[in-house]
Amino acid sequence: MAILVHDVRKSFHLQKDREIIALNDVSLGVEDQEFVCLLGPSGCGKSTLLKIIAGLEQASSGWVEIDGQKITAPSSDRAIVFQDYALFPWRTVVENVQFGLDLRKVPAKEARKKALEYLSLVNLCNFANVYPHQLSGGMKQRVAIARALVLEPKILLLDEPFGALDAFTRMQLQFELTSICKKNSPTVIFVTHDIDEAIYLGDRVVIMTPNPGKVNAIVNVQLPKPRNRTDYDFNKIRDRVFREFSLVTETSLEYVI
Ligand SMILES: Nc1ncnc2c1ncn2[C@@H]1O[C@H](COP(=O)(O)OP(=O)(O)OP(=O)(O)O)[C@@H](O)[C@H]1O
Repeated sequence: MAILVHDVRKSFHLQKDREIIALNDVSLGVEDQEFVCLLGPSGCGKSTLLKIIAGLEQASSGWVEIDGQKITAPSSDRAIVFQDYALFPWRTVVENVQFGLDLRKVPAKEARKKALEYLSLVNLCNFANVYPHQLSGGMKQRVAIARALVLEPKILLLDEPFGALDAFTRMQLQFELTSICKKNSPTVIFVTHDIDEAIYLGDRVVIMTPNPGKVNAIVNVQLPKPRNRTDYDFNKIRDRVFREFSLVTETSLEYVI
């Protein structure tokens, strides 16, 4: 599904006279089945933009449309995954994944079968009957992703889903997400403040800057997936992104001993 963000502005009133402009006239087009990363430092409005696309927040002005329809509320076409997993502790892993299907009144046997199918996609079928507290952070995030994917959403919205994980688990899940998206082909918007993660995952990286939150640049990443972080071309794109943030890369530092 194609997404169009049209001149979206979002302000929050903090106190009587204090207003924060979280997003200032943001426009963005996302193609059907495209994987777009929103990259930027804390406070540049990434989560706010994602919530507006999800229909969880309303823009102060401007609008978002999906396949030509303006968004006014959440929909099961759009699944969202947050950093904190938000699993139900009293439900087993498979019951967590099944949750949205239960709400849709899918017959229990069919819902369980489908939930197990998606658990196997995230390599967790051996943990179907345990409870979330018995899982590691990476495993919990896999459950959260399976719970979103089982609904077969056309659009997958991810808000720093790997932010709380260690570097190794994070890289493993980035690899798994790439292969899942290859199979299921949803349109994905992925929020991160990790430059490598954005370049590894995204077809395009949307660079946002704060005060007020806006789109500063868009970088195309036309490298085959799964990507190799040590590739020359990967590093060239990393350099480009670093420059967009006015950061100095390690290769351009000079050392004097
Ligand atoms: N509900 C709210 N009420 C008031 N201000 C808010 C609210 N939500 C967001 N903001 C403000 O809007 C700005 C953008 O916040 P947002 O969470 O979208 O940024 P972000 O880029 O996702 O940051 P982070 O990477 O830290 O999550 C911030 O200044 C934040 O304080």
